[in-house]
Amino acid sequence: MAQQAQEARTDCYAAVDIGASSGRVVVGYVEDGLIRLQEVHRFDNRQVRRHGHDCWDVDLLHTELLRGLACCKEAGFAPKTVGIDTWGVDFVLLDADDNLVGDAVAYRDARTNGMYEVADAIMAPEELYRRVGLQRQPFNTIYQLLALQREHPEQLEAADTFLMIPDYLNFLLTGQKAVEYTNASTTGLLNAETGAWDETVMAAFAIPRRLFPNVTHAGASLGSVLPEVAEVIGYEPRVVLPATHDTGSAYLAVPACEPPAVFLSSGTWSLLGVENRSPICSEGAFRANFTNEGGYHFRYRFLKNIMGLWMIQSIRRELNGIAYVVDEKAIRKGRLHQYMRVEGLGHEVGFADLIKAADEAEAAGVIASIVNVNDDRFLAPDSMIEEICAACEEAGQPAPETLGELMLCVYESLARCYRDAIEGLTALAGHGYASINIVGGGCRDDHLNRRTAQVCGLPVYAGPVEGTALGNLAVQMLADGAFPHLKAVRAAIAESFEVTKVEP
Ligand SMILES: C[C@H](O)[C@H](O)[C@@H](O)C(=O)CO
Repeated sequence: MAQQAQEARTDCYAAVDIGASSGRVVVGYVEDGLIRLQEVHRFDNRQVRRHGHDCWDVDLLHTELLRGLACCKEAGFAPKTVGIDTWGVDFVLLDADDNLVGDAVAYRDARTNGMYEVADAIMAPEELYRRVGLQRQPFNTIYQLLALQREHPEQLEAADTFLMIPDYLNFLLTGQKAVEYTNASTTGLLNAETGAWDETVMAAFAIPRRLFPNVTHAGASLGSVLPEVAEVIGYEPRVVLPATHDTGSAYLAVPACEPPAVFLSSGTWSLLGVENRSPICSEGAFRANFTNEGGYHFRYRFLKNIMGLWMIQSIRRELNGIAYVVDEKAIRKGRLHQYMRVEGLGHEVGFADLIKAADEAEAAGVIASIVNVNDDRFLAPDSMIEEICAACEEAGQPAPETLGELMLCVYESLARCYRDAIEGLTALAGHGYASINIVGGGCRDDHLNRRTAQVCGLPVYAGPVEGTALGNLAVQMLADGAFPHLKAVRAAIAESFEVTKVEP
């Protein structure tokens, strides 16, 4: 082992970044003050149907995690630390013998339908917001737990520990159980002011406090991986907690050009907001449905979830005949082939084809129909294409007839939703913003970047693409003393990666 480690580069760190649609393992190191990245593993993340629910395949995530860490060694790296981040809100339960209790149900599953009414009868939504400061979203962990209480009370009985997805993967690597703050802040159970579990909320909703380890903050170490893990991956890193909520990591990598800046983490979701030093749990923030998610080092991400590229990912999957949930939903053939036929695509549809179709429709002077992208109907429809067309017709607008019209509808609707959210931020902050900084895979979408700048009337700064992995690595580097403080590592990120300016 010692001989192999010396050959491999050790002054480096590994970020494991797993989103709803894909995961990656990225090695990062510092060279002449600049940050260098190398992606060593990438995999698709998908849902599986189990016991009547859409679930995450956590065994697949575990396998891909170990595979990815082993790929570091194969690529010549033996990272000294590893950090894991994933999407928010979802969790697993472990029994006293650390076995999984039930499934890792996915946040788009329908089990939370009707839970608003149940919750509101227990605590007024204004009161809940005043305490936890979380936007009202059907998939918030608190509503998932209410659904579980009703469907499988025996599982909560049998459970001994609640862990969020990154916490569970950390447990598989180290045997340590810790719930990290930024992701805990997506549950709807964490007091926005104290940053601790809100015992009043837990008692009111009969959610057993005993299941929840005290919250641990990003930067903490969980110690070295287990010997059997070191055996498999070929080296023995320590596991350090980054902002384990991917959006929390992404916000750390925002270069914040031309402040005051609006941050936009663009991927399956568009998370648009700002970074604050204290929570805003006012009546106005509640009415505007902004959320106060925990950030690194006592920061707050005051943002809004916007349906994001999920709509475009879904259209692409449908055009390629791919179901999002394995073994279950057949694609309804409704208007689908109409778009394929018209455009004669006849090959695996890529995001570039969708952008091209929108550009051509725009150039042809097409007037886009507009839908409310944040309507829950778009969370998990059987067919995104059908749902968009139905929403247009219900609003008395022409339903898209061509792929170009369909894409223009999605892009224009997203850009307008961004504009409305920024107007909401401006009203609550009492001042305007000078720019929009977009990070994540979605910042490569030139059509959306341009329309966002034009519709919002603000310059867009696009990049870095690997925002979440970079934010994850930033905390590991800070924990290791590679940078003195966040300002320094953010400056290094801005220095090290391309950021493109798009004028309005
Ligand atoms: C439910 C979403 O996953 C969550 O709100 C969002 O912040 C996220 O985690 C995006 O990856």
